Amino acid sequence: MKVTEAERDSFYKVLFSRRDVRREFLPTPIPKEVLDRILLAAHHAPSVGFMQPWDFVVVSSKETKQKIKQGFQQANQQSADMFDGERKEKYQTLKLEGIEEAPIGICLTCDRSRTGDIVLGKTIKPEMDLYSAVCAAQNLWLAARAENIGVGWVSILLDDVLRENLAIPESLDIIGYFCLGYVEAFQDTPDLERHGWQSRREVKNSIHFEKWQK
Ligand SMILES: Cc1cc2c(cc1C)N(C[C@H](O)[C@H](O)[C@H](O)COP(=O)(O)O)c1[nH]c(=O)[nH]c(=O)c1N2
Repeated sequence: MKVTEAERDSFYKVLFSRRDVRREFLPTPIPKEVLDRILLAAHHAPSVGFMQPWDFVVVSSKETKQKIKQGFQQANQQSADMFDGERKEKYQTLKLEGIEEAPIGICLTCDRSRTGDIVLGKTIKPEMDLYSAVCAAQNLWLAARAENIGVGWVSILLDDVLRENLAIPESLDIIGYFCLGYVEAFQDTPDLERHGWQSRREVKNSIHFEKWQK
């Protein structure tokens, strides 16, 4: 099956217009069939040895979101204190989550023991299962964008907060917490760039041929 030019362009449109969303969430519910499509897309990510080590814990209760938000607030204060001076002041102005505004939260986990101890492709680099779960995160993010749904990854959270509130067993690693919802608009530029925190590097600075070029 070949991808047509129009389909290619649609794919790149989705890819380049994907944003990390924190502030623009609308309360509009996400229909079940839409969420199902997004999770199916995530589930079709590549994985080492075809382990498919991920699970998705879907959060919709207001009370649970409130508790996770409290966890974020504590972690965010602790994080702000790690920066100094102007950087700290700037940090404190950034909105870094939309936990309560987003109709759906998803906690992505990784079962590192799924399919046994010795896994094809993970024999030399054991962390490959974690990377596989992150591939599912990216699929989820892009599929959501194709559905006009914004996603925000919130990593300023202690694992224990998610474990406690979502009953996630110690046997699973926590990869991330994602906020999902329809949005008023997708910004052209990442939030961190718009707010003067960090800009996009030139792609040419990241492409090297055979030997590292300074
Ligand atoms: C692993 C990981 C973890 C986080 C993020 C991303 C990733 C990949 N990002 C989003 C991040 O800031 C964002 O992707 C970049 O700023 C680039 O912007 P766009 O995603 O292109 O909009 C993110 N954003 C945020 O507001 N709070 C957070 O805790 C995190 N955590």
